[in-house]
Amino acid sequence: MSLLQVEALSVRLGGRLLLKDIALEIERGELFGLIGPNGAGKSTLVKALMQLLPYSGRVCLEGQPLARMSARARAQQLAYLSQDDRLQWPISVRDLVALGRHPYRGSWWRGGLPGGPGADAEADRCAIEQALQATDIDSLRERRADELSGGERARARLARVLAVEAAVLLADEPVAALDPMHQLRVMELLRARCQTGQTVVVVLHDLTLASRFCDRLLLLDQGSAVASGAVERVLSPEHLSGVYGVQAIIGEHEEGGQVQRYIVPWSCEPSAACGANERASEDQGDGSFQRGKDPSA
Ligand SMILES: Nc1ncnc2c1ncn2[C@@H]1O[C@H](COP(=O)(O)OP(=O)(O)OP(=O)(O)O)[C@@H](O)[C@H]1O
Repeated sequence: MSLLQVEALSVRLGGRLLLKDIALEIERGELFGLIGPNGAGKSTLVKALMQLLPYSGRVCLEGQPLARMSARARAQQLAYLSQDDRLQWPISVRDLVALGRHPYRGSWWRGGLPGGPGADAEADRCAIEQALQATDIDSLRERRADELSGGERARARLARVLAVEAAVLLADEPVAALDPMHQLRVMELLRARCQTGQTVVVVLHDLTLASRFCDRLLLLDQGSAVASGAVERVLSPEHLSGVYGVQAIIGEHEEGGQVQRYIVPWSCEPSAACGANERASEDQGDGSFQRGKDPSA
């Protein structure tokens, strides 16, 4: 049985149908990417999976409808990194990350604060320290989280979500504010988490990162699933031009015996990509993309 099952999921808000009849099965240990243009419905889907929006259809975790789970059980099973990076309080980075352990504590009004009854202080400490290290913000732990740069804050918010150590991590654009090195580190981190049995659903706009790191993809457009499954099939030239409205240079890079694709959105104009890259070697015939050769080959 798949870990996460989504059946006939639709979301209607403000009189608009934002998601239409989405079906999805995500396996344990999978790094599953949600892609699509602005307004396609990616965040809406993640929020519906998190039970933060009303929806019709079913969302099950190991066969159990999430809607019937207690909020605490859900908070232990699913960790959510939202797109909204506003911070409500001027708390330290370390305290922000520690909030990720909240689902394991007793009610705070019953003494369930860090170290209080019901808390496993050692498990909390380990999870918090690991998350601080993994996101490269250990040196920022005493800083006020609301005074960090955009990328530092993004990593601190991700650390809070990692500290939950939930079975499923849903991350809405976790790398959008990050520099290239930290983008790669975060994707490698998510990949490593999957290898230890966690399941990650990640919203991405960077198609090369999606292609390189995700096991499978779902491409959304205007609330509908356009394609899902193998990365190569979903990120086809037809989808890039038809859904994103771009021409892209698609290249291949070989490393350690593995061929990986890179996708560089190049132009919004149907003909401008032709000749844009002198290394382009293969015209697909429909004028929609060119295949670039690895510059390092
Ligand atoms: N609460 C709401 N009420 C009405 N419409 C909404 C609401 N929230 C989102 N929408 C609309 O739903 C559509 C999908 O929004 P969503 O945030 O899911 O897109 P997205 O794919 O995550 O886009 P982006 O890449 O820009 O983050 C958009 O047209 C948006 O305006």
